[in-house]
Amino acid sequence: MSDAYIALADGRVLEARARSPGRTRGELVFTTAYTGYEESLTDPSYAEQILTFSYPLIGNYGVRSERFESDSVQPRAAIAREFTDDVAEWLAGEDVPAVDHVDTREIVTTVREEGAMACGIAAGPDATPEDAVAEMEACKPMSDHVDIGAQVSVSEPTVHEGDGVADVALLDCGAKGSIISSLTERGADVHVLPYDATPEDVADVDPDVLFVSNGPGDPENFVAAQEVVDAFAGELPMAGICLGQQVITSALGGSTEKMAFGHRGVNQPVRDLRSEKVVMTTQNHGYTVDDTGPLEVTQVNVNDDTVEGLDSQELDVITRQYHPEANPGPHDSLGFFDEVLELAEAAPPVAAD
Ligand SMILES: NC(=O)CC[C@H](N)C(=O)O
Repeated sequence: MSDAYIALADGRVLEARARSPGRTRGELVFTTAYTGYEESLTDPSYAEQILTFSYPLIGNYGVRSERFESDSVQPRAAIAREFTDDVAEWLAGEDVPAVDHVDTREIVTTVREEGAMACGIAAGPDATPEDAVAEMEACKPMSDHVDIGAQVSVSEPTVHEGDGVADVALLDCGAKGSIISSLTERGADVHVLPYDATPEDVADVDPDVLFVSNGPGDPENFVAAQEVVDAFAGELPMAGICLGQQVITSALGGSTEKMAFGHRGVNQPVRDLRSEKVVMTTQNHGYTVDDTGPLEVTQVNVNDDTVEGLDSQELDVITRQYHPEANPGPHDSLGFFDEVLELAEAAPPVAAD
């Protein structure tokens, strides 16, 4: 007998097995990553989403907090063909519903055909299909989560010290821990600022470079971060990853759009237009840049030609749509962080307006 139900926006209700009880709702997405479940489940970019793993066995090398990207589980719920007890217990301890023993191939093909969609989950001894449907019906579109940054950002500025090589002001829109450590390992002092920091807050740090992090939801909702970018455009070198690329582009006059089902996985091929080299990348995004404004496209996705890298020599901007810090995934693109610090070094000192 089933003790868990997954309700999809297209009217289907799938039966499953409860591994961590609860009722919840979120945007249904999938990742094709075959390792890195601890990193994915703690990536703040997954806030307000229900994460389906297309790889059938999740948890076969345990759960270790050293691999976490933040201090809590971030998706609203997780779905797999089979979770190990380690993962199920971890998610139950965090009060995040998890279900398995479901045909995840059906979920993935549905999302590929119909797009990321509202989903409701009811799991546990008293769960009913009606509970799951009620959750799904109460699920808001991602763009309606207007203050999603507040769920994932630091509330007070914090400093992560490197070796004083450069001062990076990092707008924390839901930053993965390994973005910060990739900068400190290269000697940068990272001043982490809340997602709604003002241009004055950034000026107080007197940074060599402004860095906009990854984060969940619709980039157009990160209005304060866009205002900071606008205030320092052309005055301070800037870099961004994923949501950071989207926020910087929008602030400079470009725009973003929602993709049908996005890119989530660890083997997305990206071609660098200048070197013609292809690298394998980690990705987790549902929006993409559709108008690059004043920025030049430097890298594209080999599968669908979407924008993966942008720069502007005039404005000292460099951005990536994918995750150069990996975790999970290949380390092919870690050199991005060296480029960011070179940008900081080369820039003349400037004061804010
Ligand atoms: N990883 C991210 O920063 C994701 C950015 C944005 N929330 C998107 O889905 O496109």
